[in-house]
Amino acid sequence: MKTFGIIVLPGSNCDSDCFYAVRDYLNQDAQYVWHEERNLDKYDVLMIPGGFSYGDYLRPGALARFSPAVDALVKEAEKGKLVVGICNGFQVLTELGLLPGALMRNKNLKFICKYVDVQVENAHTPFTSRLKMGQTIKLPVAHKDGNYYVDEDTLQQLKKNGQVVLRYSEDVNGSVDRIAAVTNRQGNVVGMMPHPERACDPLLGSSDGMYILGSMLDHLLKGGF
Ligand SMILES: NC(=O)CC[C@H](N)C(=O)O
Repeated sequence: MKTFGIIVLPGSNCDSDCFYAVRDYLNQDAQYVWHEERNLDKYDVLMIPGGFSYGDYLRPGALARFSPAVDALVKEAEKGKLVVGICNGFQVLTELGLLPGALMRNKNLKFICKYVDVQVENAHTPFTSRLKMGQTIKLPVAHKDGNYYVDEDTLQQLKKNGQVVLRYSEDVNGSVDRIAAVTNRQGNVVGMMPHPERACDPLLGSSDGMYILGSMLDHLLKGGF
């Protein structure tokens, strides 16, 4: 049994989705981690869920860095622990500098909430090992600031290092190179705008999110990298 710590920031709203996906569909131990928590040692994986942490004030994700739990998460990430940031979690990870780039306002300046097709650009990561290169999966998005930006040099580095994990099949929000998910250079931290935790049951329109959660579990069960 692996323990997934789900960071609850003021304004998180996908923490319960993560909790139920991990507990009821992945059959693992899911635990909420209050944002004042300072020791995250006991968790095998840390998740930063979607939402509007700190009201999206300043910039989405920007204020989360002042929370003790996020501070502790950075230390765990640096030790090589798996960290996944979904939507607002992705925004937090870029604001922290754990992931390159930034998430800007969607190209159409609107909140976008729909299912999208994404293609697997790297199947050799702890988050995508149950998928095949080039495979298309269906996941929901729900954001107003999902327009991923990196400069040209960084984009070339990301591609060369296999850090681009998922790409939208069609342009959704204006993201550079249609990027939907990236990892850090070490490969233990991922940020993604689509929500795998909201796609764990065919009744909800897709269960493709289980590929992502299941890949993480496989990685933990085989003992890491
Ligand atoms: N679902 C979410 O996490 C929303 C993310 C973010 N606050 C946005 O609207 O861009």
